[in-house]
Amino acid sequence: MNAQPENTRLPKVCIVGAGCSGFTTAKRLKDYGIPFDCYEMSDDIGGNWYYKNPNGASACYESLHIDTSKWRLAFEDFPIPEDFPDFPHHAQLQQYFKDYVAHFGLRPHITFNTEVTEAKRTGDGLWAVTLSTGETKLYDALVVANGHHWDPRMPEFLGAFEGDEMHVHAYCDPFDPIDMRGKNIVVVGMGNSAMDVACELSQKPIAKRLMMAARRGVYVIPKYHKGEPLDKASAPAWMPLKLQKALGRYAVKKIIGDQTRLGMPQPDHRPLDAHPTVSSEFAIRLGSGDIEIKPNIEAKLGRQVRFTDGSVEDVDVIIYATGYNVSFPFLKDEAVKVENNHVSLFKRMMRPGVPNLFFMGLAQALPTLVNFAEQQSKLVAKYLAGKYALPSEEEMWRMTKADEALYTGNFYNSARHTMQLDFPHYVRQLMKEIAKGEARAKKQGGKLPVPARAEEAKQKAA
Ligand SMILES: NC(=O)C1=CN([C@@H]2O[C@H](COP(=O)(O)OP(=O)(O)OC[C@H]3O[C@@H](n4cnc5c(N)ncnc54)[C@H](OP(=O)(O)O)[C@@H]3O)[C@@H](O)[C@H]2O)C=CC1
Repeated sequence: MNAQPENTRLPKVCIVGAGCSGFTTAKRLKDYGIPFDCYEMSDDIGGNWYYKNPNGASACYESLHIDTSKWRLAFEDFPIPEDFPDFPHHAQLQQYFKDYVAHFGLRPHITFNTEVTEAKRTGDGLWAVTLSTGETKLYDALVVANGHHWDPRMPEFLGAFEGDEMHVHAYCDPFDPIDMRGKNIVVVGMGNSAMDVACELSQKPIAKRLMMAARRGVYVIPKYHKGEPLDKASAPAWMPLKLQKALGRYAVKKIIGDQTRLGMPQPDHRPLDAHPTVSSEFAIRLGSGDIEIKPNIEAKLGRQVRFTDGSVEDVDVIIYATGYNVSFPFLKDEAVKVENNHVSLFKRMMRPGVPNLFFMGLAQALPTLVNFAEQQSKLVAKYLAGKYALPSEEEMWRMTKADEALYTGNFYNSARHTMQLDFPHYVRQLMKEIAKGEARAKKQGGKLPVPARAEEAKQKAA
């Protein structure tokens, strides 16, 4: 679709954040001629994928390669460079993002070095958005795209530690922010951050000892199978999710075999009942004796750590790869509360009863988040342009609960499993919902669900 000229009859939108969820939404709004401003607290786009992002929110480390293959993360309307490797480095992804933003002329719409410090609804339902410049601006709709891998979740263990402690969010490389050479290191967690960092630091020239504290075993899935990226072999989206998972479980078990031989505790769940941990290197490091698996930390004892099996080890550094909190520090709205790292949202975007607020990329979409909001934004743009009408509030809640049960129901209880979803299945359902909503909108004569009032209100106030 070619970008339409801005249509001032359409609502004016504020987008918070210019990471991949923010700028793909921006592109979609531009296609529909929907006026918008995008605010980014950093000096450039890219969010999490901008290494050493001066906004302090990126969790990127120097050696980070995405664990989703390039075929699965490519934008629908902007091809990924053919010469990219299967699993691009963060710098390549960031370049791909910059090329996308340049190609679609989005940069002039983004105000850099400007943080949204507060967003609240006015008495008449507009959004009053306050910026770090001190200015407050009125918008008809708000798009929250601030990401959810930036606010480190720190576990609490008994006792005190006298060595170095850090969340993996601060990790850059084996020498920054801490020189890890010759150190006894404990990495807490069994997710993808823990795998990448433990494999890197466990190499003989770096750590003296590398222990991973696992409160449960996980299935570590390799990136490749039979010479091809494993994620290329996904089930078709039309297949019922239950059947997809059953086949996936069988495949995972067959491909990875018995990891307990290498020292991994037997997982207390089935394959695919946890957010997938992906690493081809882990089995080598574990099998080579470079990584030792411990149970969880029980207590910190000065320069030692006691684990739940009673073993006590000398430790210099603890790295917490324990995940992230979902938070929107700027959003002041009674209707949206994060409880247990979770917010229920229609199609993981809208709070029923709040017609002009959208959360983009607020999901653990499998296999990736990179091109997820590009799909979600199809509903948002059509809705704001009056071409899609929502179902009733009651129906929105019913669908939301059904989706949550479908997508997260099989995942074990953990703060990291509150918003899992299967990307291809979700998109197929989303397109069906958009088609239904288009029919509803036609019946309603294309009435704008979010009228353009902000500009007029601004002029009145001036
Ligand atoms: N290469 C890549 O593309 C990478 C992608 N990522 C992605 O970034 C996101 C965040 O990943 P990550 O940073 O690994 O975080 P996750 O939330 O995925 O994993 C956190 C890990 O810490 C464990 N944990 C949490 N609290 C405690 C505790 N109190 N004691 C012991 N263990 C605890 C969790 O265990 P439990 O399961 O029991 O809750 C889990 O193993 C994911 O979507 C991931 O896929 C991350 C790194 C690299």
